[in-house]
Amino acid sequence: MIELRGVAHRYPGQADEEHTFTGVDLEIPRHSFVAVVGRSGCGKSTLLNVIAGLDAPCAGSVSIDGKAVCGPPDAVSLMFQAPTLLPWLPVLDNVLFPLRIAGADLAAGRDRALQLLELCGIADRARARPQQLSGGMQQRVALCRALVSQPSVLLMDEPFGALDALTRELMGEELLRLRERQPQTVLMVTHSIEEAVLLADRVVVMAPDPGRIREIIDVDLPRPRDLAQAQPRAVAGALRELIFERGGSTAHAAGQPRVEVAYD
Ligand SMILES: Nc1ncnc2c1ncn2[C@@H]1O[C@H](COP(=O)(O)OP(=O)(O)OP(=O)(O)O)[C@@H](O)[C@H]1O
Repeated sequence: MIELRGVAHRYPGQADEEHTFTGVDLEIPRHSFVAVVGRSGCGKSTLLNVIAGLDAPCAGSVSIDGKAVCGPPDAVSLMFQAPTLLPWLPVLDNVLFPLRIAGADLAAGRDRALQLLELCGIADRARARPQQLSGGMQQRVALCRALVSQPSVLLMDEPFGALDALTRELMGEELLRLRERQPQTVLMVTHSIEEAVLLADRVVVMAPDPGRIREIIDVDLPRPRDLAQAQPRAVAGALRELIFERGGSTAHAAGQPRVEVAYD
């Protein structure tokens, strides 16, 4: 479980009373899929970086499976909007790169990497260079690379944000399929309310000025979900209201879901 207690963050140059976000209490249960949404600048990416140990909070505590985060933890993989593949390496070697850096067993990793590429439908591109692939294919490679070390936590910052709508939807479905084989805890920052509703078990809504958690919504709906259906649409509508602050609610403080969506 990922646990945040009273977490606040300030960038250098911000005054003492200013914060990127403040008072963040959050519990992310093991193997759950949590999406973070909110208006631009409310601190979503910074929050993800703090959980990843890439940035330090100015107050509060962050722990993963009971261990305080004070640097990038081993069991965590990251994925960003840009695939950031190494152009001089073939696809398979890009996927294997984290294992090579960690000095891990490459023979076993190779089988796993090929299996992941197979599951993502790009095994036939294992020998290609990244620049020979489409944007969607490159992001699939980045997803395989993020999963090859079998992380228990996957932190994703707008991972499919640069893709066209159709590819984005397919990538989401692929991610859910991969998780059935290899379950991990996922925290995904997304600008897409629809993506959050289709993928997540729980959605954290952040608000700006100062950044804070406004609400947490549990999405207790079976998968696959379809936004043409009433229940997912109701959740998307509730999220939209919260993001644009039409509900008149204040900061969330308990770290647990508070909003119940009426599904019928
Ligand atoms: N390196 C930095 N130094 C100073 N301020 C920063 C830095 N990075 C981000 N900020 C500020 O911190 C705030 C939160 O930024 P962050 O990128 O976390 O927000 P976000 O919710 O992810 O935004 P977006 O949805 O636009 O990606 C913004 O006001 C931003 O200008």
